[in-house]
Amino acid sequence: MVLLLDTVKKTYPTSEGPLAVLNGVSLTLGQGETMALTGESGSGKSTLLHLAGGLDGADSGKVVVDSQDISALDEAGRAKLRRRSVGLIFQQFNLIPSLDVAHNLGFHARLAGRFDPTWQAELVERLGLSTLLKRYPEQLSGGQQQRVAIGRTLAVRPKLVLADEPTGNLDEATGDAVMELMLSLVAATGAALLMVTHSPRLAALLDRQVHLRAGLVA
Ligand SMILES: Nc1ncnc2c1ncn2[C@@H]1O[C@H](COP(=O)(O)OP(=O)(O)OP(=O)(O)O)[C@@H](O)[C@H]1O
Repeated sequence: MVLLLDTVKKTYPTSEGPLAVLNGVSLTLGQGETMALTGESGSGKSTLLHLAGGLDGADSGKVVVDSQDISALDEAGRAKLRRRSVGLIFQQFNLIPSLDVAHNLGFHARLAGRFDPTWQAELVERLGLSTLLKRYPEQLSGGQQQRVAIGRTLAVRPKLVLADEPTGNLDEATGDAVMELMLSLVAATGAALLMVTHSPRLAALLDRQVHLRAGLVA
């Protein structure tokens, strides 16, 4: 099991009082499995993704990633787990502006002690980035930036990839091409993928679909 959420609850304090966002969410994701997470705006999709990635802690319930119980880890332990086992892909790409494409691609793998030049070269090839390696993020289109971000994430060979609307800032044709590349590379590494999307069409490309409503998944 790569990801397990068991009766996870999360409430935010707000000026109008506590806001219960997740009311006991349970789900599991095995190696190589892909799951789409849909739900209305504000239903808690990003919150769930943050908890699954150890970026935030649950109020109660259990979150297990790559066989490690996140709630039992301190911040240093969570950071280590995130570096090695979890890859995050966001709508906004989040590349490092001062680094060229080649260095952006290898950045997380180097931090995790996982840099593998052969795998990096294969990623460059499969993502069609070979002529762009010396460019900086501001010199790239959105689709090119997201291909770099996907390569940077998969260079680490994470067990779990969490993607929050990864094609949300791209036009449909570019987004479809990026999605196809992401799914084929995720499959090549055997990672599990949990992807937030508003699009039923994109959700249908994944193995399983869950919908978040009233703080619960169905
Ligand atoms: N740090 C926070 N403090 C207080 N409330 C928060 C915080 N983060 C999120 N919320 C609230 O929790 C609810 C769920 O937010 P979340 O971002 O998880 O939803 P979402 O389903 O990802 O939404 P969207 O599709 O619009 O991105 C929203 O009502 C939001 O306003």
